[in-house]
Amino acid sequence: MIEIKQVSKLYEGKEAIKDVTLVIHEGSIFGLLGSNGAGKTTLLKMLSGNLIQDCGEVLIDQSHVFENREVKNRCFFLPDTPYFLANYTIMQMAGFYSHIYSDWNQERFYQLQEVFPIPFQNKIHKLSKGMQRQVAFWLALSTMPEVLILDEPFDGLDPVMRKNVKQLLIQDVSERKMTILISSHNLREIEDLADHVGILHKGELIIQKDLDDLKADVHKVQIAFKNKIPYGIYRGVQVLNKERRGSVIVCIVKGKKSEIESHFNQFQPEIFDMLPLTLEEIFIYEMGDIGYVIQNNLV
Ligand SMILES: Nc1ncnc2c1ncn2[C@@H]1O[C@H](COP(=O)(O)OP(=O)(O)OP(=O)(O)O)[C@@H](O)[C@H]1O
Repeated sequence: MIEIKQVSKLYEGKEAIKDVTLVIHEGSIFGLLGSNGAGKTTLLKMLSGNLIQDCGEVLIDQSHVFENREVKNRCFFLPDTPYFLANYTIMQMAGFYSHIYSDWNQERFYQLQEVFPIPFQNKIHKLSKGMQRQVAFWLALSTMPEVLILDEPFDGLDPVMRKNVKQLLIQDVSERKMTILISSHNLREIEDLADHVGILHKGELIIQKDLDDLKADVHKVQIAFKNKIPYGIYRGVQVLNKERRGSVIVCIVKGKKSEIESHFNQFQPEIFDMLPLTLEEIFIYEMGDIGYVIQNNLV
């Protein structure tokens, strides 16, 4: 289990992470979302034991993470720019990791070549960006980590390879209860994978929720009336956004489905529909709710 307890981190006196508390259970896939500069990479670096927090505790299975070799042996951090030793081939890099990670699985390393069809003897720095990303996943999964920390992991992978990698990740979570913390701006990928999500904004964790609960909490409502829009239809419900498309009003409403339904139905609309939102839409509206507004004239 990952526990981040009241953690803060300052860079040059400025708080990049502010009093963040978060628990991620074993076998869970936690998607970390946030605007640029929100503090996601900083949080991942602290969790992987590469950066020390200024306040609070970062624990994996109740052990402090920073510079703890035993804990780091069970975790793998794949940064947004994968790091390899200069001039190394894939096989040499595998040899290096096999000495560092006690659970390194050579058999799996060979098996995974079916998914990542790149010759072992290739020098990694001569591979394309996407192929280097494949090698990073190949090596990461061969270390058999208990905790996998991924920062923008799908950058550069083609759609087929994305699907293959996602399948491998899900397989490791279901078969051996690997825990994943994944940060990405690609919300569709997070939506496919994560069971829990958190939104960081200006260093603060403003939301952390089960993804299904989050989706159950925000709804898109389409509503139209025969005559004039009745007075007070928005009173008593939390409307995050509304716009008119011809005679139809489309609004994003926060709250319980049944309560929203009964609220609008009392005005006897001619058309009333409630549609599910994508994670991307939820993110945009939740961020709008706290003042991170989309400039309509820019999109
Ligand atoms: N080494 C550093 N020295 C000083 N400030 C830093 C350093 N690293 C990050 N910061 C600052 O900390 C804040 C959080 O940065 P971080 O890289 O964690 O954000 P992020 O959420 O990963 O952003 P992005 O989505 O753009 O990658 C930013 O304001 C950034 O400028």
